[in-house]
Amino acid sequence: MGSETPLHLPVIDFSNKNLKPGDPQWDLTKADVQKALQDYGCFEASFDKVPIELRKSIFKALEELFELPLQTKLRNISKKPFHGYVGQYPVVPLYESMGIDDSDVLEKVEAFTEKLWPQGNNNFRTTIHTFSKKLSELDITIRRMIMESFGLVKYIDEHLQSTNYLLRVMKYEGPDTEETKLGLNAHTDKNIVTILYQNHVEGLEVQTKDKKWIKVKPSQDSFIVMIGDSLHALLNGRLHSPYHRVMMTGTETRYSLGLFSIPKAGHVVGSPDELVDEEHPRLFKPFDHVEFLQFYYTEAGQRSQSALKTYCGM
Ligand SMILES: O=C(O)CCC(=O)C(=O)O
Ligand SMILES: [Fe+2]
Repeated sequence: MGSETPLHLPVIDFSNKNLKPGDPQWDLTKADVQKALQDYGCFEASFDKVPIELRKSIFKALEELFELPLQTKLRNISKKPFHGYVGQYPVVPLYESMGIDDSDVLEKVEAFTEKLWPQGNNNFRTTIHTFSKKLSELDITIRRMIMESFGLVKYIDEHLQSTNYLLRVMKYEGPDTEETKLGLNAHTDKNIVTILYQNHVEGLEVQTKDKKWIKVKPSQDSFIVMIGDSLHALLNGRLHSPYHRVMMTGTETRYSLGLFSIPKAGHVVGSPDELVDEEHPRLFKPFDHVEFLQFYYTEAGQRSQSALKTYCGM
């Protein structure tokens, strides 16, 4: 005891590479992605497309956003659960977050910005949009690789068109004690793929299949890529969707962002027949993601160990 090497996530390099489907480098990276996602459901991606100036602008934009009066922040509403403002009350006092639907579409970011700053805020709009675009490129590369890995090339375009992006921006206050406090409850993501980015304050922990918590320590140009329950279902359980949580210590404020690829309402998430055979019986009934999310936020959904299994397990 005491001499165990700390657990860490696999690191996969997406920097300085002009990755193109069919190139040898693409295939090597694809194999690493598949292995990491089978083993951990998560990896750290080194990705150099967010230059230091953009990193600075992103975290400045987040500070500015969360400093707005509560009344203003409450204008961030959405029909979909957990897509709008979530306040510091009552469950997790350190946490506050907001959601920007379709953050890769300039007009949508513009509309979000105008709601909060009726006089306009070009800096905020451009920063959020540019950042989302860059991250969506990484998301698309990774999802292409995943679909290829499982022999689903013919479904790639249809799959990529079946989702929208949500950018969630998060603020976690330091608890100001030596103790570690819960910043965000342990959960699995419900979407397809999540890409997380954070300021210099750590706190994210990802659970391994044998229930050990890995403390994630990303660098300035690394992004945490994670599988959500919808992709787990789409691939008939081939990839793991890991539990994760945020634990906070100290006095510093943690800011993080997550780009979530999410199945569109009305799109049925179901595993193609190619992934179903005697060895891999169908695990989940096809479902609508928005309806699944609504179930997740009911009492029964919150109580179940796996909302996905309870909702549509076979
Ligand atoms: O803040 C983080 O790093 C994690 C956030 C998260 O897990 C989520 O929003 O689903
Ligand atoms: Fe999450």
